[in-house]
Amino acid sequence: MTEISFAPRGSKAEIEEGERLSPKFDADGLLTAVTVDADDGTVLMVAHMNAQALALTIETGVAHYFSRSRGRLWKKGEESGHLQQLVELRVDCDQDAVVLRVRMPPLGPGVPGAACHTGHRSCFFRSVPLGAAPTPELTLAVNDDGPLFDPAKVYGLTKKTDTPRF
Ligand SMILES: N=c1c2ncn([C@@H]3O[C@H](COP(=O)(O)OP(=O)(O)OP(=O)(O)O)[C@@H](O)[C@H]3O)c2ncn1[C@@H]1O[C@H](COP(=O)(O)O)[C@@H](O)[C@H]1O
Ligand SMILES: [Mg+2]
Ligand SMILES: [Zn+2]
Repeated sequence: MTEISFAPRGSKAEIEEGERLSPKFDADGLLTAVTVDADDGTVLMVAHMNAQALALTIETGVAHYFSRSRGRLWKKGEESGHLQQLVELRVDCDQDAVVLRVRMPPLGPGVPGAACHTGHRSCFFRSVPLGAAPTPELTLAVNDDGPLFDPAKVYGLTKKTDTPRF
């Protein structure tokens, strides 16, 4: 890949309302990436990108992230085949976060693609009950129909599995 270069961070007005991409990476060289389904807006996952991941995502139109735990570039789907094709890439006002609007290949007839390594379509498959102060006994509610694939089959048997639906 050619050398990565973005526009320099200019004035507040230029960054917030101008036409230049001047991403702001944090002290670890990362920005926040929110990935949503391009068709229905479902929030699929939140991850991080370094300059290389952002540049590769822009250049190839396929989502790349930076894995903090593995300390390396991560092309989503590199192991599972669950790639994310970009439909649109948006940057927020101060350019320290991006939204990826993506399409994922369906896992089967009538089965959408899944973005989460647990097998769920979205990482955000549990909701927190509102209206009472949280306690250690607070119980999360599952808000989808269960995993769409078996992580043990896709990622190998050492990974966490859930109750599969297949
Ligand atoms: N596939 C995923 C994956 N898909 C979605 N996510 C979500 O992406 C976010 C990753 O951000 P984090 O900052 O928590 O984690 P990280 O430390 O940067 O990344 P990991 O090293 O944990 O992968 C979390 O919210 C995850 O739930 C995934 N996080 C990790 N993986 C791992 O990535 C590897 C390759 O998987 P594929 O990309 O599907 O081939 C496998 O080992 C997977 O277990
Ligand atoms: Mg992690
Ligand atoms: Zn997840």
